[in-house]
Amino acid sequence: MGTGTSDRDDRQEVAAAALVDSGRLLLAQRVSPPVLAGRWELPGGKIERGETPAEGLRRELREELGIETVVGARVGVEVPLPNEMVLRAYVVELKSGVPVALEHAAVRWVDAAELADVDLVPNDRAWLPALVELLARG
Ligand SMILES: Nc1nc2c([nH]c(=O)n2[C@H]2C[C@H](O)[C@@H](COP(=O)(O)OP(=O)(O)OP(=O)(O)O)O2)c(=O)[nH]1
Repeated sequence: MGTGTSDRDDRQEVAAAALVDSGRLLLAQRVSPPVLAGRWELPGGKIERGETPAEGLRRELREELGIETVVGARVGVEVPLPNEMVLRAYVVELKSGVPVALEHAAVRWVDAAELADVDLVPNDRAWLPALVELLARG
């Protein structure tokens, strides 16, 4: 019986890419902030006003990695972040290009076994079961 306003989700979204190619998942190594530097994440970033999550994520992947992509379905749980932000992951397909670390320290492709040993940023650990399942699907 609410007014409807409480149903709206006004949180700023950080969208991250679960990009799988040839049975491997793409990870990118953060350079900042100091507490996250050196740790690995799914590439992506903040969606800007006026962008859909898919548009924003495609833009981030072009800027960060120099690749063109197709953004698909949500994968894994959504993770609340500080400052009224929310982190969501999407299945992403590589359309063209080879990922290059333009804004990260490095990029790497991992299989399920390697993923288990990677020093992921803490928030992304919530996605491990979903990512392992995605890799198992190919
Ligand atoms: N891109 C990305 N950010 C993540 C992940 N996990 C996680 O906790 N974050 C956090 C770190 C940051 O607090 C926030 C957004 O990070 P970001 O630095 O990628 O955002 P951005 O590219 O838009 O950069 P900026 O505007 O802050 O410079 O989300 C992840 O897997 N990918």
